[in-house]
Amino acid sequence: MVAVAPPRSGHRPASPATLAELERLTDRLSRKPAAHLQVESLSIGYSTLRGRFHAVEDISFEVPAGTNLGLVGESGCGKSTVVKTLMGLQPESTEVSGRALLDGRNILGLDENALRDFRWKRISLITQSAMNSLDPVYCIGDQISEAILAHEPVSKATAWARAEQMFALVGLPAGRLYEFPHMFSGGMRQRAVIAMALALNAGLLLADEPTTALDPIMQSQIMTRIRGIHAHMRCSMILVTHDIAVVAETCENIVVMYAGKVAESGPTADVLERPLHPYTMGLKNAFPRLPIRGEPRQPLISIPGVVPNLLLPPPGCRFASRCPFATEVCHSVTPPVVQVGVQRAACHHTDRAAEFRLAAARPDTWRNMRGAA
Ligand SMILES: Nc1ncnc2c1ncn2[C@@H]1O[C@H](COP(=O)(O)OP(=O)(O)OP(=O)(O)O)[C@@H](O)[C@H]1O
Repeated sequence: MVAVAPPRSGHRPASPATLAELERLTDRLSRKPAAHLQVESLSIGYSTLRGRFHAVEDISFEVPAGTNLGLVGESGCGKSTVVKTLMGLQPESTEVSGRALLDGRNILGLDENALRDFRWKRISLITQSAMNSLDPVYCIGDQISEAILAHEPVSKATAWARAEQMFALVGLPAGRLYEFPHMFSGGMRQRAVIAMALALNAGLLLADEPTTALDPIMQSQIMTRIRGIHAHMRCSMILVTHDIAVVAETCENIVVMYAGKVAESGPTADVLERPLHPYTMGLKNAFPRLPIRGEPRQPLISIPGVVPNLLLPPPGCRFASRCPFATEVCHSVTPPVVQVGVQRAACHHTDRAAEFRLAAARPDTWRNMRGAA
């Protein structure tokens, strides 16, 4: 890393030349268009000592330019695997097939040089743990400035001034750019990582559980800030989360993943209002809703069982062993992806979704399953 060597104490006001260059940089970056992503038949396998681990299999989805997509599902369903693959951060032994077209260019399988060219500039990442994205031995201002200098022909002073601008956007005082990651609280570190991810106004922001490590108040503050910034910068975003309530507030479209496959996808409002896949129905039940005055409190219903071992994925529908509505065909035949209106679901029984939705809202439906499991 090239240290920018800022003054180590106090905050030095930028010179008129720096301010003029900053204005040109800001203008250039703000004219960058949002990115359009098309993921087609993406499969990702990890080679392990016990064989190929089928972490993601044949998934397709699209993020139209300027929209947000929520990627949800239980732990281990492959959400982070998708994000890391899009960012080119997988170990070399990872087997990847399919295409991910970023503005029409396939970004899978690019070499390090090509990756360096578009990472941070066209696609950037906010990870679950801010500590993993920050280098402990450089001050935060150096790290943000260096990312800017790697892609934009500006002076170090201007890169630093842009970092200050980003800090202001995420609600951090400019003076703290001189500090090291360990001097920040968890919430502040997460804001710093968001500032870094936004510094080059990348067309596509990948936010992988950006608030998981934080307390509920900080989670809500950071999500509000991400939403505000997103509206301001008009980029596209993939938001990975367990929390479908956050997706409902933030994302136009949703992809529900289960055991490495897409169970259901479509506009968030439609999918959450009228889910077609029993897994989406189960996920909805497992999330708390604030009680509405005069209405009985909704019980939380968990889905019995666990995600299957993807070293040897089961035949048929991967959710069948946990699905209260599964029939024989579900255990033996891979379900086709069925389009119903604006939604798509991989289920043999989408024609019975209305009946399933009523049954899925009753705790007994899942409790009886637990007995059977
Ligand atoms: N490098 C690796 N080698 C082998 N298996 C891996 C590797 N990385 C991830 N996995 C496995 O792939 C599966 C999917 O993991 P992934 O982190 O993508 O899931 P996730 O849905 O993002 O879960 P979480 O919400 O807990 O982050 C998991 O079972 C995980 O153990």
